[in-house]
Amino acid sequence: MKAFEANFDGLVGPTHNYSGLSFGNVASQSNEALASNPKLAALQGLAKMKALHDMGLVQGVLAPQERPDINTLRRLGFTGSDAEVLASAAKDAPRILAACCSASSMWTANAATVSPSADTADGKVHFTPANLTNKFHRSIEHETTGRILQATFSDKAHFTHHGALPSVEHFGDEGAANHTRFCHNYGDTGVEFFVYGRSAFDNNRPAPKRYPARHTLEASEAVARIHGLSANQVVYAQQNPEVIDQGVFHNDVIAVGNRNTLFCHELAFVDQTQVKQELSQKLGGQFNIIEVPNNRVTVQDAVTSYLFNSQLLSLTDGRTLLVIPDECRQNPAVWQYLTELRDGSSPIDDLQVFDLKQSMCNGGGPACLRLRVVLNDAELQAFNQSTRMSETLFKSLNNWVERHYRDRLTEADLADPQLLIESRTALDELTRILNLGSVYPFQI
Ligand SMILES: NCCC[C@H](NC(=O)CCC(=O)O)C(=O)O
Repeated sequence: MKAFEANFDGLVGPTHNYSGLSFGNVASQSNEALASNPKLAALQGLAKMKALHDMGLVQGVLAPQERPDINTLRRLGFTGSDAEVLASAAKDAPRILAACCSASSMWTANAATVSPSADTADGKVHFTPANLTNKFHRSIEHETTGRILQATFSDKAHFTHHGALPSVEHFGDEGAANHTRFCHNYGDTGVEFFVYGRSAFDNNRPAPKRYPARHTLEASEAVARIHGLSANQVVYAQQNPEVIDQGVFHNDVIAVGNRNTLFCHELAFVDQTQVKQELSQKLGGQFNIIEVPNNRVTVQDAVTSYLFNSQLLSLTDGRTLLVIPDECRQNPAVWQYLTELRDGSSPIDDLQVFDLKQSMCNGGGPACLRLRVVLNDAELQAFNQSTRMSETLFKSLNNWVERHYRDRLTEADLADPQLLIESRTALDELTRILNLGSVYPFQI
């Protein structure tokens, strides 16, 4: 059956800020305390979504989360009115308050793992929200993420939603940022490629020494079981621990794939030769690998430019486009390599640069901002059409951002009770624009 790859981008929430919350994510750590611009961040994200829509691709929007997360602060013992909760958290535990204010759900590559209906035993699209246990500020996303996904893909005849894996490090799951699906045509049964950072139950496996491996093999295996994937359609690979220690905190910082093409750094995986062979053998037919040598682009350049956090897109005219952040153009080694790829005989025909600096300063590039959902014709009709990007939705979301968002936010502003009111007012209106029903704790 004919199918399409839809990209569901996370709308940046009104509390987007730089709190240095992600140990092992170089950009997050180095931009701590920078003043953020939530309005600009949201508009930059919307501009990318609209550009992909204008190219004829299916583009969706996933709503952000309620922040500050007052419920979590209450679970941690802060009491009184909402304003009192914020004031006491700001005084006694400012880092916890910052974690409860992060707009990190914008990086929807970490929202869930999605398996298309062509791959699953019951022929439905399966969703498992990622538990994101390694970072406290992200571990509080998955319940609301699950509700937003259910409100976006609500038709039970087509979509199956699972709960997140147990929230412990053994099953640390970072979702689609560590998951790539290969196929020839989107409607074919594909090969699902799960990349993990370490094994939780086998201490003999290599593991990084400096920075955490957020995602475990056992989490990937559980998701493959839950989604009903067959063993001959799944490939597991371990991320090279040495690159995790250089700031490659998710696989999508060092590799990206689409259809029958893998674009990756030569140091991305443990036993890379074997990984490539297994992928190629399980996919069958032609498999293209663009493997970037370290002497052309170092791991450090890959981390600062986010070359691999790009979107590899099949356009309607059959050409392949690489969507990259502006940081790639500013890095001479990366830009030289990319222009050679474009101008040579590689599968990449064109490059498109986006200014996503607000997200990039927290370590989120074009690929972090999107969750890929392969949908066939019937599923395309069945998802919540109010979340599908269009001329009208683009205008109404831009207008909504202009009315509700601040253009400057620092850590000191997070305790402002007015910010909570602004955020809830905005999100309440958003659930009507996107026809989501009640998905936020303050609405339930
Ligand atoms: N896929 C990209 C995810 C980026 C995200 N950054 C953050 O959460 C930074 C937030 C801060 O530092 O304020 C992360 O590391 O999980």
